[in-house]
Amino acid sequence: MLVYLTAECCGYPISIFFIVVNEFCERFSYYGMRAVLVLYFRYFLLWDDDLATSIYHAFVALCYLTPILGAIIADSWLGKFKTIIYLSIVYAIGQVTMAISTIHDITDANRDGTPDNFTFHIALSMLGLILIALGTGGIKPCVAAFGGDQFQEHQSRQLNTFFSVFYLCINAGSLLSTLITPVLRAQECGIHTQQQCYPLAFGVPAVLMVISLVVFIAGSGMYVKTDPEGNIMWSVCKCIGFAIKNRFRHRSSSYPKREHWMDWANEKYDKLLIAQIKMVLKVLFLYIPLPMFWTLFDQKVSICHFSGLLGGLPDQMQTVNPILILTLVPIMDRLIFPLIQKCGLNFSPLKRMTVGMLFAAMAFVSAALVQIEIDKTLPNFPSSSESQLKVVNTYSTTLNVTISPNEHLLIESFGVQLHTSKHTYSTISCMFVNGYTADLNITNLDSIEPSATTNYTLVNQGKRDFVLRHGEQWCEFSRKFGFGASYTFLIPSTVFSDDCESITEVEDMKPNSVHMALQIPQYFLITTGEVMFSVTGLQFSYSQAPKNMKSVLQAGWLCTNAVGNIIVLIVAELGKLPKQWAEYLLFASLLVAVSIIFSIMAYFYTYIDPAEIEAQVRKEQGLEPEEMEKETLEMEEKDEDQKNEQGVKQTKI
Ligand SMILES: CC(C)C[C@H](NC(=O)[C@@H](N)CC(C)C)C(=O)O
Repeated sequence: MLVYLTAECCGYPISIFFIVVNEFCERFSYYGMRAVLVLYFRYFLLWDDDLATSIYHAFVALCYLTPILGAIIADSWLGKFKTIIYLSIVYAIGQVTMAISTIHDITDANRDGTPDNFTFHIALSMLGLILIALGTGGIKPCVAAFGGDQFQEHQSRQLNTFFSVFYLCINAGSLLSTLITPVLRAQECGIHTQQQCYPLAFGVPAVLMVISLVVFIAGSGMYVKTDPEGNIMWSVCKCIGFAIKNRFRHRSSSYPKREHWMDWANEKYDKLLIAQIKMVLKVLFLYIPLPMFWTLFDQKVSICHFSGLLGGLPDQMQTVNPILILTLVPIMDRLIFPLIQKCGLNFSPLKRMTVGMLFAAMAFVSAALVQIEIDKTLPNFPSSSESQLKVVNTYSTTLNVTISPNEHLLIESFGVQLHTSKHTYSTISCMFVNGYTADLNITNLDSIEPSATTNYTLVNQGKRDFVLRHGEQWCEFSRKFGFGASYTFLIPSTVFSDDCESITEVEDMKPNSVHMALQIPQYFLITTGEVMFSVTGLQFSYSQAPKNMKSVLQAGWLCTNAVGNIIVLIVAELGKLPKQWAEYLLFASLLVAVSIIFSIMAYFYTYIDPAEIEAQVRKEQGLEPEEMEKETLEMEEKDEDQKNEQGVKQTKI
């Protein structure tokens, strides 16, 4: 048996350092670019909101689909090392192209600060995005699997830690870039005219991608590299096709049953290949329910968006997830999991993933509870069979209003009555009602004619000052505004004589009384779920894959995320339940149901050691002792060459 003793530090192969730094830089590059992409579409290319978000989602979807391509190239053709290098070059070219497309001066011949040839900028940025999607998705399954390849069999504990550190690097990179690139965009730069600095916001991620590639190449001499054994994916497809055909050819009950349907390929295909396909299919089957987790996970940013707790600032919430990941991964790894082990409980990977799903479901239950609290603070909106009428009394005494046939309202002088009745007509409520006898000018608003109203105007939360003017006369007043509130100001004819004192404030909608801190449990729960589910899934996909299909199984794992995202888009298209909290509960219940199904599937799953199974099949095939000896000798020679080439120490035990 051959064991590589690569250069080590604290029990870890040194080559791992280059891989995790590479991942950090790559994720910085990817998330940094994504953080300013919609802004670039909206304010540089001047696209409308719909087009900008559609192209953004199409780009993200493409990034999720390309891992399959990268995995096939790596496992069937180039090997992981070369695939990472070539696709990283494509990726870096894409980022540079994208950064160049944001330089407005290139086509700004008339020097007015806006590009003259939008087609050029659009074409260049679309080319950049396609290259980026190809690169980022393509290398994704290869980098994690290549990192795993650096460990030897006795380093299983270190291998698990590696995947946790790998996940930390993903989130550290994304956190920093999500904070930094929007700040870079806010700077001003340009040759002829100073504009928002998109070239810097996209240029820095491009530089980080180049650094990521350089770091990866720098570690080249230290990596354990395995070459693909021929076009494995093609062999897999042919073998599966033959098994299905052969099974149908022998469907009569006179033929004895075989243990597994893949055994119908025994007549033509190598037993080892069949065993490897069985391992992969078993895991892929287990993955079928998993997209539901990602469906909930990918909606979590929307939770705060819909609830409006942060006044709709989902961008900032993007940083909460990586911050929590950076805190929770070490806590789980160093404290919670060892503690559970000490208690004598077997918290196997599939159990962890099930618990992770339950945590995500709890996050949605928590979101539903918060939503119910928010709903309590909202006014009663008219239903589809009702409309709302608002009557403002600017007359000097109380008025009796009758709405035919028999509905009555009593409105005090300078009072407002909001009235909901079936099948009446609706009026639009207002922000300022001018009861003064002449036109009025109010800060930041158009002038209002007598007895007229303004539209609702959005103002920032906190204390705001208003100045009212008519010719030489003026007065000012201040009011404090709460998030989500809505007010109407009634201006009487005496407004200037009493220095704005007589302005009446009517609260149409109460401010949010639900504290934004209530969102923290949701984020905490979903991120705890992510750590248990996603980090474990990454480790599991590597450990259960046969040696020659490690990238393919990583791509299969990433596919669960892609399908989850597609479900999010379908759900968004299909429409929503009338009550937001009911929708959250529906998703939570679906995930609980899915986790029950998954736990049953997991119960019947037997953990394997692919290397052991492969050795056993070889033995059964009669490769031992002579042929295995021969294979071992061939490997020894190959390793000796590698050792001479890369300075890798090799020992035979
Ligand atoms: C499919 C995931 C393993 C993708 C992973 N995302 C994360 O780690 C998130 N916590 C990052 C956050 C910024 C959404 C990735 O590789 O980016």
